[in-house]
Amino acid sequence: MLGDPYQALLELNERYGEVCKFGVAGQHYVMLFGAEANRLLLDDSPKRPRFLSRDVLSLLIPVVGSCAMVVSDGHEHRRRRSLVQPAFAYRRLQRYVPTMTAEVERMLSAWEPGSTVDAFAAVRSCIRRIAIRCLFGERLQEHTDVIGRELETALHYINRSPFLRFDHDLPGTGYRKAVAARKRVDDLVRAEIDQRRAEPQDRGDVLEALLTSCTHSGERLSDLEVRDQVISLIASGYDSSSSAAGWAVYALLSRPEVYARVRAEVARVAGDEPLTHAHLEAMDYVGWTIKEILRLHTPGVLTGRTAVEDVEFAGHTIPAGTKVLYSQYVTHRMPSLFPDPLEFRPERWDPSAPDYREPVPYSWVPFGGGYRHCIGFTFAELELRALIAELARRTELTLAVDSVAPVGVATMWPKGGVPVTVGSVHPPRSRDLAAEPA
Ligand code: HEM
Repeated sequence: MLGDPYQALLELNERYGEVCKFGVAGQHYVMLFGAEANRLLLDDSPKRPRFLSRDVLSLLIPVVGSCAMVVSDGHEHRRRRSLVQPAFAYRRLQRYVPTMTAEVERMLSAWEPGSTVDAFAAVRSCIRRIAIRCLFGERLQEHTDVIGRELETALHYINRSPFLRFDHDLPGTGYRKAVAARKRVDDLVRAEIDQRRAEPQDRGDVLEALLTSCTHSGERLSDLEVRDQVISLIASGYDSSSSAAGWAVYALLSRPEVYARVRAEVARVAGDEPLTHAHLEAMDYVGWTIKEILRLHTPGVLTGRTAVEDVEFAGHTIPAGTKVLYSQYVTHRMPSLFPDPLEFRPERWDPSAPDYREPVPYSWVPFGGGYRHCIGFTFAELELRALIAELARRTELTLAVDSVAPVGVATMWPKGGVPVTVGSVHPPRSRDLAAEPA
């Protein structure tokens, strides 16, 4: 598990089937594999859950904060989720497309022909800027790089194997550095919240939506809760999405036949017009390509819950109190669910293809499922569509390495980045970049 966690997970499934138990460093886990296992853990009742999240996901707290939705359970989770949900309303998300494309254009304008750039590092900072601008509006932009640097320190800590962590606040530890980095972001966000409370006005961003959100019974998020939601949204919003974006560049450049179809579709749908939400929605093949990227390069490798009561599964009793894990990585590679699972074939998602098979429920779970499914999935998909479309129509790139391996347990990153050689970057003909705010 410590050496190659991905292979170890596949081998556990191959050797033990749907259920196995293992222990590492004094921790015991039950691992469940397959679509039915995912259904068991994800298709839970929000009012009377059989599985809780906080205990297993508490390793995220140094970054997301203890009030974040992802580490909340029960009534607190329901309340926080219903107060955050309006910030992700479909119509609101459409407004973010110009910010997304402007940031991709900004990234591309720095790529010199003939140079080699790490596309993963570049998309990571681009996606971080998108997340911060869409969440906070323009005012915190000057702090974008500071926020990014600090969160990056904290994210690197939590992306260590849980078995190699040492969560004690002692001098020189990674834990202390992560907590201190998070504290510096807290201070910036708290100052912004104070300022907004003092001068309320509709700025149209996610922070404003969180500050004004109110349930039917008049409940609101406290300032502490707003702060933790905002920081966890930035962290989730860019860590998983940028991992997917890095893999997207790799997947397209290593599969010329797929990339050629992507480029043809982007040219047909959008030509050289500024990308709109309608263009992005109309790109079916790009959408299937993203599904395939999220299947084979799913940013989340495994997720867990703690059973709150005895649960039966596949002839076994899982006792209350057990930490139970499921793996998106393994499910997405099961031949029974995805024929020729290691083949990257966007066409498998085309409902009009002759060999199309309706996906088995809970077989494709990059965004989780059930009442805790990813609240940012539409945002993430739009962002990936915008990135792929701009890369496809503006750049000539080649991979500078033969292959890229994965690394990381909380999020699967491309190890060593995605080095690409820049052939050319065409400036947008129909858009005046100078008009974009810095
Ligand atoms: C490709 C990109 C993304 C992937 C693969 C992804 C994946 C996931 C997964 C698997 C979960 C469920 C975790 C669980 O069941 O315990 C989740 C939850 C969550 N995600 Fe994402 N995510 C992505 C992008 C985003 C973005 C862009 C945002 C926000 C801007 C976001 C915010 C959240 C939040 C707040 C939760 C917690 C939901 C809850 O507990 O009710 N994610 N995400």
